[in-house]
Amino acid sequence: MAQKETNGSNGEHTTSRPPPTPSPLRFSKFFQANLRILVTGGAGFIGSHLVDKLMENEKHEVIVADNFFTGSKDNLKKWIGHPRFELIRHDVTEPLLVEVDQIYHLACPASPIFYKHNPVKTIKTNVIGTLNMLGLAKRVGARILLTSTSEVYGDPLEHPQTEAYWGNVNPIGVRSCYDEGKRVAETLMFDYHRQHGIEIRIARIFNTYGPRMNIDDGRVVSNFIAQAVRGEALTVQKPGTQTRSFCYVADMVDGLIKLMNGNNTGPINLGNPGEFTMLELAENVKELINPEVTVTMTENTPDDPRQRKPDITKAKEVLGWEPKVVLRDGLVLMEDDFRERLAVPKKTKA
Ligand SMILES: NC(=O)c1ccc[n+]([C@@H]2O[C@H](COP(=O)([O-])OP(=O)(O)OC[C@H]3O[C@@H](n4cnc5c(N)ncnc54)[C@H](O)[C@@H]3O)[C@@H](O)[C@H]2O)c1
Ligand SMILES: O=C(O)[C@H]1O[C@H](OP(=O)(O)OP(=O)(O)OC[C@H]2O[C@@H](n3ccc(=O)[nH]c3=O)[C@H](O)[C@@H]2O)[C@H](O)[C@@H](O)[C@@H]1O
Repeated sequence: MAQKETNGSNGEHTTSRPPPTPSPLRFSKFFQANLRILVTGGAGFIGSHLVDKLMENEKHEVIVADNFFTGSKDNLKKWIGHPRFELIRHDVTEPLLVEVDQIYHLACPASPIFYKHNPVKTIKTNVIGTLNMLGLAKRVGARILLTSTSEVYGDPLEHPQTEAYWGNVNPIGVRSCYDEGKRVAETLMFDYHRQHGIEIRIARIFNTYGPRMNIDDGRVVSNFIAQAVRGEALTVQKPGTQTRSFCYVADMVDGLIKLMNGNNTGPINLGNPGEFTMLELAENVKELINPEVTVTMTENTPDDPRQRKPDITKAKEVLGWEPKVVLRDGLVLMEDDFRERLAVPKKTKA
């Protein structure tokens, strides 16, 4: 059997073994040509938008596995009962037996306040959960995509970050359960790829925002919008000069689907390179949503990255992908959803 070897240490791999054989059912003349897709963490913010997009294709059958730690059935209510959709309450730290062709592996709390809440569970989710999903991919011959994170770059010493940068991560800090957990998850993905020929895809997602984020999620965009809608002060954590680059969720979902269906293993940065300080973000939210609110400085948490901006050259070249929605447009789209859920209508001008 032909065995292609891989190159260096930053991805761009070809498989060293042929992938496992898919189910014999695929070769049966009675087999329906539908693509069965598992989305772990599909009841969460990005996951539920991904499910919406996948369900638009009538050839897709979508299974969501979620333990509802940060996600909710509400995010999927329009699909419950649909013949091509199935929702399973399942914790990915336990093995899962389903027959699927593709796995989008998103399950993991993403907001720092949630992932720090039970750090041991967070690292188990990243390590054991990813092992379980890789074991499943191996058994059924499915392609698997991991939603990794820009946090693998830690507090980056290179700016903007390319995929070739190995990062600057504190291995014993309060964020490590997430950062290091995702780094191990990436390692597991590549080891299964090299050792067992599993088809893998790794997305390194940079701060993504949009409708359906939990109102009290703790992440900066959802915090500021909820605060502006409620008429509360916007809480900028010190020093306020730290930067992030914010990607609208619809752009992110397009990137994830392109990555899954393309030929490159990744890792690939997916994010919007538009970079803002937290003070600039607060000013934008104030101006667009509620000019009457004040901005207040609050204490920050340890190891908060000082700057973050994706270099998306690779995503453009390999996937033909780049984000379309600019921050100010995305914030307004999100405002409508938050106003509805908080039951605070927009004031009409007299
Ligand atoms: N949103 C971002 O800015 C961002 C950035 C980088 C990476 N990511 C990654 O994208 C993925 C989705 O993030 P999100 O923003 O939608 O977060 P989210 O918290 O809204 O969604 C995570 C989902 O995973 C589920 N989950 C958590 N632990 C689980 C477990 N042990 N078993 C089964 N389900 C479990 C949650 O209930 C939730 O539905 C995560 O893997 C996250 O690390 C997100
Ligand atoms: O994109 C990523 O890779 C990661 O980004 C986020 O982590 P983080 O950037 O720390 O996100 P936030 O909690 O939204 O914080 C962003 C910045 O806003 C600040 N912040 C947060 C909340 C707030 O009310 N005010 C405020 O100024 C924080 O100090 C931080 O500097 C996500 O929550 C992670 O899941 C994700 O993996």
